[in-house]
Amino acid sequence: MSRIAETFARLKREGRKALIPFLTAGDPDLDTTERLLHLLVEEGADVIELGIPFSDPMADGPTIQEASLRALESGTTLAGVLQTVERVRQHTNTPIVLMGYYNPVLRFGPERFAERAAEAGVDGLLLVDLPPEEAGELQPYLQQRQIDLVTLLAPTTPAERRRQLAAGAEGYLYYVSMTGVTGSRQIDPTAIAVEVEEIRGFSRVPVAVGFGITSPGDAAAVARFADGVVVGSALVKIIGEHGASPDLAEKVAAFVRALREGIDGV
Ligand SMILES: O=P(O)(O)OC[C@@H](O)[C@@H](O)c1c[nH]c2ccccc12
Repeated sequence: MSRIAETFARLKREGRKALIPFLTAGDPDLDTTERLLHLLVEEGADVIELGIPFSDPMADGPTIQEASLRALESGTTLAGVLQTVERVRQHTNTPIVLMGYYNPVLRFGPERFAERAAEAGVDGLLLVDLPPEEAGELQPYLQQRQIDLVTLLAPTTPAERRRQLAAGAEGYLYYVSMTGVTGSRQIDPTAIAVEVEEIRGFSRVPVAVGFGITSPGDAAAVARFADGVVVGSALVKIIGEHGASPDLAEKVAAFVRALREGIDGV
């Protein structure tokens, strides 16, 4: 069983939901990311989504765009991100899903990427701009190495297509709570619940929800019906505000702990 499947299976036995924080690798630099990854694990992250910085992150709002910029400015490369994962993997079994856009992976070389990602201990990959139909030059290499390719479903994804995507899903399905970019408007948990319950009805894999979840209260509301809760921009914002300051770790820890308590209180 993969680390992702194992994690969700354990949570299910415990009657708990997954906390899935997102942060951009290299924001503000990779040493900080390495420290923060350890911190996320200590504070109870179940899966970590780690963003590969990219110059044209079209699905991202200003908060994550700026994080990407900071990371690129500090010289972050995909090779460097993989090295960071490899180091963190010496100390933890928490699944790490790399998240980003296809271009950096394509430039790295799909086969070489899959090889290095597996060596480093990457568990999953989520590429925003790579529809499953176009994943043919990458997916076989990932499958050989048991790296899950996570699929996104959006409110605008037609019913038929949702079933089709769910049938081929690996790791978990990521339901995008709203159209638009990351870090946007307030979520409407009641509306999202209807969609997620339907998807869970036909999905072979757990369903996580992300986009617009910014507080422990939001996280708790979503944890009532989803298998996992993704929080990105709200965390990245804290890193943006305190990135260079000595209280960064404390601020991040307090926020993640509050999310954990929110989710576990459900
Ligand atoms: O930032 P938000 O609104 O909390 O949403 C999660 C999100 O950041 C993370 O999963 C993510 C970052 N970049 C993305 C691009 C597409 C889909 C998802 C993402």
